[in-house]
This record gives sequence, structure tokens and C-alpha cells, in this order.
Amino acid sequence: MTSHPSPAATASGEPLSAPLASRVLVLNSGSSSLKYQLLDMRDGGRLAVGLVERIGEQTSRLRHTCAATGDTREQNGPIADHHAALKAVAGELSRDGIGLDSPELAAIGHRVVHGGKFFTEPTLIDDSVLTEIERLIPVAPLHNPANLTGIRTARALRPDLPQVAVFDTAFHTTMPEYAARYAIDTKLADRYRVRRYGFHGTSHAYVSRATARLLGRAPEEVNVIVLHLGNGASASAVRGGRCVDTSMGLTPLEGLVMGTRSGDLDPAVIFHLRRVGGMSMDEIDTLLNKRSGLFGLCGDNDMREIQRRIDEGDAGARLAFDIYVHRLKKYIGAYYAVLGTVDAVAFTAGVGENAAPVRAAAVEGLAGLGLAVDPGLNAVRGDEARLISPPDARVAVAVVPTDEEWEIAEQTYALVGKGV
Ligand SMILES: Nc1ncnc2c1ncn2[C@@H]1O[C@H](COP(=O)(O)OP(=O)(O)O)[C@@H](O)[C@H]1O
Ligand SMILES: CC(=O)OP(=O)(O)O
Ligand SMILES: [Mg+2]
Repeated sequence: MTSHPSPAATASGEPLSAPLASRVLVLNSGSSSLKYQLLDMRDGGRLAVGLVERIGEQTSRLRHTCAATGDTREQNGPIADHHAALKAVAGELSRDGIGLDSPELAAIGHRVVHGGKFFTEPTLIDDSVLTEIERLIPVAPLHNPANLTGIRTARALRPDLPQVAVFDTAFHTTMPEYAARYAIDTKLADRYRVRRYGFHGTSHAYVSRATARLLGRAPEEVNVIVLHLGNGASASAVRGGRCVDTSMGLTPLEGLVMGTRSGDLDPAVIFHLRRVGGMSMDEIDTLLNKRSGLFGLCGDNDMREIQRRIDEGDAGARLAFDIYVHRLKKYIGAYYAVLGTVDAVAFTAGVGENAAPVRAAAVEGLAGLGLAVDPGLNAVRGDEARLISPPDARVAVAVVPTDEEWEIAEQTYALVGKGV
């Protein structure tokens, strides 16, 4: 587990006036998972990290690691929902003597996926904030309900503690109107708040800054294309530390090909499936969000499995890979044009950090844009940010591990430190 470079400073470099307690628990609730970390903000150390997977299924699994002892424990068996998941996590933390009842705990930071236009900053959670997050469920149906359950459970466990929401959408609120608006009737768009919000912003913010650091430059000085390739996947164009475009839209469905989401398609596909295919709107919603992307194309949503099948000569897996990479390449080209000059392209999240063949294929043939990958450097595995482009390349290509939990902890602690 790595420590972070400036634990006692906020994102803007301001020193913190440290409150007495120094620990922050971060909860990152996904549609069927809960990732968490307990961090000490005085030295940037991680006290515990863990993951609950397959929530709601019979085969749920909790994997918890305590940093002090190095022990990893696993619980296997059904965990019904995010409420039960967080209770189980609280139990594991208590076993290590770092439970939620600890006076050392300063705050709990929550990832909240959709904050609409309203939330541009980390926000102290009260009842009215919860109501607004609830109102946004229709535009983040896979994510906001899980985020809300995590918040409600944490509040019930520690009603006295500040709870902070850090929104995926916040980093993207700097997008200019011409990037954020769809070309539809303006009045209708305003009435129904239809615009491009973008997601994974905490990761795009963290990775774009970490990329600048890797280049030895200030974030304000560099233009970066960030490719966040996890289960959900998104690209962003970051100019001088501010997001100017991103691939996800009103919901996390637009843009890149994902594990189970289609990404971009002609909206008329929906009318066609409704009118000619006789599918209901709910069925089409489920199809595009949960049964499309890599999974829809070849029956697997995990890039490891797809690579294994390609190695065995499977044509379906090969085509799914090629479609995934083709979309990625189109976004690299688009954001190159949006930015004008590009200092770095950064790959991050599960696929971006681990799948060397995806990185190689995504920049293949882009030498004319100054983009290339050195095969030897690309094959190196590791947890640290690193360059994978040849030393003389015009544009740096980098692998930059994301750390949404750290970023959320830092923003949470900065807010609590201000005494808000
Ligand atoms: N070694 C690997 N090689 C290729 N892909 C990987 C590897 N490890 C993880 N992945 C991919 O990363 C995905 C998960 O990424 P992650 O960023 O953890 O997603 P999320 O946070 O959205 O759940 C997996 O579905 C898998 O496809
Ligand atoms: C917004 C989003 O797609 O998040 P995730 O990748 O965690 O599903
Ligand atoms: Mg993720």
C-alpha cells in the first residue's frame, strides 16, 4: 500500500488546520459492490482497505485488509444489500480495533455518482442534500440508490459525525456550454435538466494531477487526455487542470464501450427496438445498461477473460476487443482536436492499468499525432505511475493508477478541517 505525497495539504496546496481526529472512512458504493478505505490524514497512511462484491447475490464476498497487521480476511456468503454490507464492514473494522465508534474518526466521505448541476463541490450531508441526491436517481439508477443506502447506514451508525458527499459530476462542471449541451430544444432541455454531466470526475481529477506530477510539471501547465477504463469507462479532455469535455453524458451510458453498457449509439436504435422489436422502455434500458458493451458483444464483461479467449483464437472475443479499442481511439482523436495540443494520454482504472494489449491497440497507428507505446515499457507491471511511451515521443503516454478513495478522503478532510 502506497502513501501519498502531500498528506497534510488540500488539493489546492493549502495547509490544513488539522482537527483533533485525523481519520477518514471512505465509502465507494457501486451498483453491486462497496469499496472502502480507512485513512489517516496526518501521515497519508491506509489503516484498512476492503471490498464487498456481488452484493444481493448468494455468492457475496467481503475481503478486508488491516494495514497494521497485514492480515487479510474473507467472508463468503449472501450479503443482501448495501446496508448489510456496511454493517459487515463495520464489524471487520471493530475486530481490528479501528471501528466506527473510534474517537479518532473525523468524518465519513461518500462517493456520490450523480450530483446534477447543483453540486460542484464536496458537500456536508444533511437531509436536504439527501433529498436532492434522491431526486437524481432517474439519471443514475444503477448508482445513486446504492450511494444513498451507504450514507443512511453510516449516518445511523455515527449520527454525530460529519458525512461528506464527493460527487463524480463535480469535476466536469467546468465544461463549456457547447460541450455540455445536446443539440435538442433548449427549453425542453432546461425544463428536464437534460445535459451532459460526465462521471468518474474524482478519478479524472486525481489522474490528471498525478499525470502532471509524473511529467514534473504543474497541472495548470499541461493538457491531458484521461482514459478511465473500469467496468464503467469514460474519457476526458483536461486543459490546465480543468475538464473541457468528457464522454459520459446525462447518465453514465454515453461514450466508450464498457463492461455491460453500450456507450454511444444512434438514439434511433431505441425507437427501432421499441417499434419494430416490441421491447418495453424498461427492457431497452436494461439491455443498454446491463446486457450490452463487451458482455453483449461476446458474453464476457471482464477484459481478462476476453484476452484469454483471444489467445485461444476466439473470433467473437476478438471482435468485441476491436470494437472496444476502435471507440477508444475515436475519443483519443476527438479530444486531441478539442485540446489542440496534448502533453499526455493517461490510462487508468482496472483495464487501463492492467491491460497492456488495450493500451497498445488504442494508440496504434497514431504516430502522426506523436503518440506511440514502447512495447517493453508497456509490458512492465506495477502500482506506480509510469511512462510507457518511447523517451523521444512528442506526447507522453502513461499508466497512472487512480485512487478515488484517497481523493475523496482528501476532499472530505479539507472540508471538515475548514469547520464547515
Ligand atoms: N489484469 C487485468 N487485465 C485485464 N483487465 C483487468 C485486469 N484486472 C482487472 N481488469 C479489468 O478491470 C475491470 C474492473 O475495473 P475497476 O476499475 O475495478 O472497475 P469498477 O471500479 O468500475 O468496478 C474488470 O472488469 C476487468 O475487466
Ligand atoms: C459512473 C460509473 O460508471 O461508475 P462505475 O464505473 O463505478 O460503474
Ligand atoms: Mg470504478
